[in-house]
Amino acid sequence: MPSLAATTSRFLVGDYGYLRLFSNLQRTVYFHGSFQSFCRFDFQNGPLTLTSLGVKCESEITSGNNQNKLQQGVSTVEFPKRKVKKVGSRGAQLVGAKTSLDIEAAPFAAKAFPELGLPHLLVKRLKEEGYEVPTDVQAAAIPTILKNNDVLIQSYTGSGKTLAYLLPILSKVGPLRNDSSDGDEPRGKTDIEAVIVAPSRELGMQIVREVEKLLGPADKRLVQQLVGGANRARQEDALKKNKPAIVVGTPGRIAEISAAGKLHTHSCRYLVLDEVDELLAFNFREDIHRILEHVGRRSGAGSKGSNRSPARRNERQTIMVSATVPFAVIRAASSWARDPLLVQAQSIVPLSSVCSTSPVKLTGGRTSNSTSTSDSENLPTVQSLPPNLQHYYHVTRIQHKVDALRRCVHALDAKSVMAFMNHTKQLKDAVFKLEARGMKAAELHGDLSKLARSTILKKFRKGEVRVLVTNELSARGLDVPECDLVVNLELPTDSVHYAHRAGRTGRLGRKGTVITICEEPEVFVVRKLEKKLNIPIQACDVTEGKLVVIEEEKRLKAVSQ
Ligand SMILES: Nc1ncnc2c1ncn2[C@@H]1O[C@H](COP(=O)(O)OP(=O)(O)OP(=O)(O)O)[C@@H](O)[C@H]1O
Repeated sequence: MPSLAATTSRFLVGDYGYLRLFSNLQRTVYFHGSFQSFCRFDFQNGPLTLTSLGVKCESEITSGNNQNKLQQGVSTVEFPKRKVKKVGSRGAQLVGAKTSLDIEAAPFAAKAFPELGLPHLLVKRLKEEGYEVPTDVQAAAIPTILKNNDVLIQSYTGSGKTLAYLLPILSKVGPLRNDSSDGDEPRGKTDIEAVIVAPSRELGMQIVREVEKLLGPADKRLVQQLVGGANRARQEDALKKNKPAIVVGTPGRIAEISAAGKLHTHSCRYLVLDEVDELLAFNFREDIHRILEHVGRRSGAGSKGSNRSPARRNERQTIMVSATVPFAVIRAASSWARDPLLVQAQSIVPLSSVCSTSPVKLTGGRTSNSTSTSDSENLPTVQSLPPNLQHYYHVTRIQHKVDALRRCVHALDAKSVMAFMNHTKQLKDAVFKLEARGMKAAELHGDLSKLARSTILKKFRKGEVRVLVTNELSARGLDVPECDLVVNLELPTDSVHYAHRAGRTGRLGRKGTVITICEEPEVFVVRKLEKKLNIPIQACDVTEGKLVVIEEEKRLKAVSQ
């Protein structure tokens, strides 16, 4: 357990500002210059989704003389009946009662997939796989990417960002593409057409599975995983034999195979940086630099002495994605991509219009109606967390934390739990204690082999493991829709880490609960998280097997006695 001082300073250092993109209640937002968008939102009644708002929304991008219209028209949105799904009794119930849950806050857009310009075959495949309606962010991102724009996609965790970039790529690459895209420039047989980079093996493999699912068994060799920890020679052989059009991998392995001359990406059309803010981390810097320099950079493109950076003198389309967008990302994205657009569920603006020097804020599900900071007038607030999460904290002594976790799991009747810790040793101890008390638990962290990691994750997905005790490795991008409870057994280092951890539950409109189990001296950190994320985090206790909310005053009184 780190000292409180250490925890606090990391919290303060790590917690730089975040982009403020939505703020006031009932505000009409106008953007001028080369871009114009106007949407009217009533934020009072819940999440920022067209469906939940039932509002009329118009949005268009104009370039100079009103050409290049991206989206246009007025649609009155109603929540379609078929989108209200039962997800069983897995959600958090404060009273511990088992009732089925509706996906009542599902962020589904007004448009249907065929309206977004996707090819017929791809729409058919989507339907076969059960994807009927695009989510809000998909409805915004797909046409924008299809128009060849470089983009930075920001939308809260579990809102469907993966398909938001995969679908436009599959519209142009592989057997489901538009016939018209055959007219594009011919590419070499061994050329890769899309490179997708993810910060972890698990996320890389998850993306591969998503692509394989859409391509179908006959064509799944068109996507190749290049993740670290797996046999590199085998990956290189597969590249040679299968000639995939899409590769998905971790930065180190992609850069390594590229440096060895076994990955031909010079005429690649798409470069996707998933969890882009994580990819900015120091340990990825060299590999990401190499990838940016090589992917989509045709030999001969960009003359010597050109004042454009290497990453910008190519023809590739750069797509960057994350739920959290610190200004470091805005600055990086502006230099890596060509005139990138910031795409969110209800707005598309040039990234250059976002001021990168103002302090920025990050929020959770509830939209603030405060305009107290000076920058909030111009920059609305980013929503990084799904609106349908309940956040609690529970105070206990360090030696009772695991027991508190077990009691919370029982009180909520949670079926699929991710418990986050920061240190491997403590993590192993926690698993040992849980197992000793008869709760099916497993550990997942970077010290395990790739095989062990994927086996454990598979078991967790199948429901064979009830509590997965893990660290930041699992905080990014992992999609286990059944996960109904996230527990912070140790505090996250800052609000960004809290957001990604918490985002493992409440996926795509499902309900979810997040409980931070902490010691009394750590409560002030919880208060800071609450403020930074603009979410209520209520104190709770487990009484007679039920989770009950306790008033702060009563809690403090009990502590002082
Ligand atoms: N249009 C859709 N209809 C139904 N389900 C969808 C749709 N789009 C995505 N999903 C499902 O929603 C879940 C969440 O999607 P995804 O993992 O892409 O979210 P995300 O926004 O990338 O989350 P994170 O920020 O945590 O990475 C997945 O299970 C995915 O299959």
